[in-house]
This record gives sequence, C-alpha cells and structure tokens, in this order.
Amino acid sequence: MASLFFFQRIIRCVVNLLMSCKDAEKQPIKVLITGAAGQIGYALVPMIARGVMLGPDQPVILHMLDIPPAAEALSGVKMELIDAAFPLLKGVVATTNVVEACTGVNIAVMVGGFPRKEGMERKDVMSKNVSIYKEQASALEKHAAANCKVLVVANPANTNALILKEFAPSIPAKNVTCLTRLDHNRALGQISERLNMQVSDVKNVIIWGNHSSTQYPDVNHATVTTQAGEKSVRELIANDTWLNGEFITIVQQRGAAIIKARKLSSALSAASAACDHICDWVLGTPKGTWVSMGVYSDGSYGIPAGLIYSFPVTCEKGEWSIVQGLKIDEFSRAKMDATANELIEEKSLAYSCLS
Ligand SMILES: NC(=O)c1ccc[n+]([C@@H]2O[C@H](COP(=O)([O-])OP(=O)(O)OC[C@H]3O[C@@H](n4cnc5c(N)ncnc54)[C@H](O)[C@@H]3O)[C@@H](O)[C@H]2O)c1
Ligand SMILES: O=C(O)C[C@H](O)C(=O)O
Repeated sequence: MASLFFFQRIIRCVVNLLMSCKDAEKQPIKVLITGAAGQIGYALVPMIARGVMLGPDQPVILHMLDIPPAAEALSGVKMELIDAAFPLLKGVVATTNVVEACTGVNIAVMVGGFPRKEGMERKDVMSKNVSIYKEQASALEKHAAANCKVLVVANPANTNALILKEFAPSIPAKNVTCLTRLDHNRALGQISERLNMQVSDVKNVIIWGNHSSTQYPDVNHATVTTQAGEKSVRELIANDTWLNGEFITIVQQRGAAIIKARKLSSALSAASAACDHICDWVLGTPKGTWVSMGVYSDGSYGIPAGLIYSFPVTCEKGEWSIVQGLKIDEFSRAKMDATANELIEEKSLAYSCLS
C-alpha cells in the first residue's frame, strides 16, 4: 500500500515537471488593450488572462492603456487582475502613457475611443476617434514588436483601422484588421435560434463590408451540420422572405437593440468576439470553416482596394486569406456595393476631420 502511494506521488511529480517544462517552453505574448478601463476592456482582460484568446497554455503579459481621467479606474482593474491569480498572467502594465503601453507588444486590441451617445452626430465620434487612431498608429509603428497584429474594435471600426494603417506605413497592411466577428457571431446566433439547433453546428455565414447598419449578413453559403449530414441554411430555413428581410435587419440593428436594452453598448459579446478574432487569426480556422474579418481590400469581389472591408477569410499559420470564388447573386452584389460606398464616404469624412 505504502509503495503504491509512493509510486503515485512519483508519477504526479513527473507529470508536474513535464507540465512546468511545457509551460516554460512558451514565452509570454504581450497584448495591448487600449481603453482597458472601459466596459469592453473590463470584460476582455480576464478572458485574455484565462487563455480564451491565445490558448490555455499560452502565458500573457497585459499592457492596458487608458487616458488620465480613467487612471484610477485602470489601477482598480489591475488590482482585480492580480486578485484573480490567473496562472497564465505573467505581468500587467497599466498606464496612461501610449509609448509605454505600445512597447514590445505582439498583439494590439484597440478598444479605446468615444462611443456614440444619444444626440451625437456620426461626425462627432468620427472626428474624435480618427485623431486617436492617427496618433496611436505612430506609437505602434515605432514601439510595438515587429509583426504586431492589430485588431481595431472602437467605432467607426473599419475607418479607424484604415487610418491606423495609413498612418503606420511600416506596419504591413495584412497586420491591421477590424472587428466584424461580433456581427458574424450574431448571424450564427440568429440562425441557430430560428432552427432551434446548436450554434456550433452552424457555419460559414459572411459579414460583408462595414461594421455599421449597412453591413450585409449573407447566408447564401452557410451550412448546418445535421444528423442527415451538412445542409444549406437556405434549404433548412426554407423562408427566403425572412432570410432576405428580417434576418438581415436584426443583425444590422443588433448593436442598437443592445444599447436600447442595456443603455450601454454591447460589451461581453464584443469582448468574446475579439478573442475569437485573434484566436482564429493566430491559431487558425478549423478546416472547411471561414470567419468574417475586416481586412485591407485587395480588390477581391470587385470591392475597391484601399478600404478595410469585412470579407470571409480562412486563417493558417498566423495569416488570413480572403475566401475566393464564391458565387455572388444580384441581391448580394447590390448590398456589398452599398456598404462599400458607405466606407468610401467614411474614408473621405475621416480625412476631412484630420485636415
Ligand atoms: N466593432 C464592434 O463590434 C464593437 C462592438 C461594441 C462596441 N464597439 C466600440 O468599442 C468602443 C469601446 O466601447 P466601450 O463600451 O468599452 O466604451 P467605454 O466608453 O466603456 O470605454 C472606452 C474607453 O476608452 C478610453 N479612451 C478614450 N480615449 C482613449 C485614448 N485616446 N486612448 C486610450 N483609451 C481611451 C475611455 O477612457 C474608456 O475607458 C466604442 O467605440 C464602441 O462603439 C465596437
Ligand atoms: O457602439 C455601438 O454603436 C454598437 C456596437 O458597435 C455594436 O455593434 O454592438
């Protein structure tokens, strides 16, 4: 009996040793979160520290940036991170200094900015936020790690990302993306609710274009795994009127519906989508599955080059590629062009705000 106990202890020690060697193999990844004292930041940082973004065996160091009026709240978030004793969390920098925040970061999640409030014009948010993104572009360009991957969450997300890309010319265009994964996940959620099926069985919806009410949620290539095999969403739902009407409007207006219900914009779902976006980008999309990401257009599907536009992408070895060759019908073409036109207008508005 005593020897069995001794043997078990030895096995446990060997397992612990192997686990700690495995842990020691991975260098911590430095993740910047701007606007970290805000509501998305508060939901996002524990997810990253728990391994939701980069995997359960990937140590992380969090760099949290906010502005001076939020410094005390930011220090409170740091205290809570320490109190949560996350095993993967190897360090926390909480600062209002943009250079300190950007130094050496491998991933930058840009959440900082002003959310639109009641009575504010689109231009009011645009002018405030694009100047933040112009300034932070330079800091990232000068101080982030080479090959830093950037995800812009703050609205107007596509145009902020474009400004960041244009004012950080040495950061490769393929490294600057914006969040439309929340819209993608919302579309998956609506389909699974309608069919009363598991959301994990639905895949390959597409969000085309802008993270705004002109986005086009497209189910023409989406499928559901059923006991009888893979079926198309259109075939299973068998209601094109709903799919071409109400479904699109629900997804386009979901952010506004959440603001109406919570009196605050979405935060937990936005944080979760940001983790999904980076996780798939870094670790790869499952075979046969694509996701939606706002990326720098190369002219695919006739979308003007030089916009940050949401496309279906697959990811492998830390690189995204736009899914090519999907059939686009007339209905989709019109919606894809309308959201591209809005992005062209936003781009010129952004430049007029900066001049
Ligand atoms: N793309 C998406 O899917 C999506 C979804 C939800 C919200 N959003 C956007 O994300 C942004 C953040 O939303 P929130 O609810 O967390 O807002 P919030 O107001 O709670 O937090 C924003 C934080 O950014 C900080 N900030 C302001 N200027 C900054 C700067 N120059 N540098 C660093 N930090 C700065 C603020 O002090 C604040 O703490 C908003 O623009 C919102 O519209 C995008
Ligand atoms: O902040 C908003 O305007 C809404 C947000 O972008 C969302 O989609 O939930």
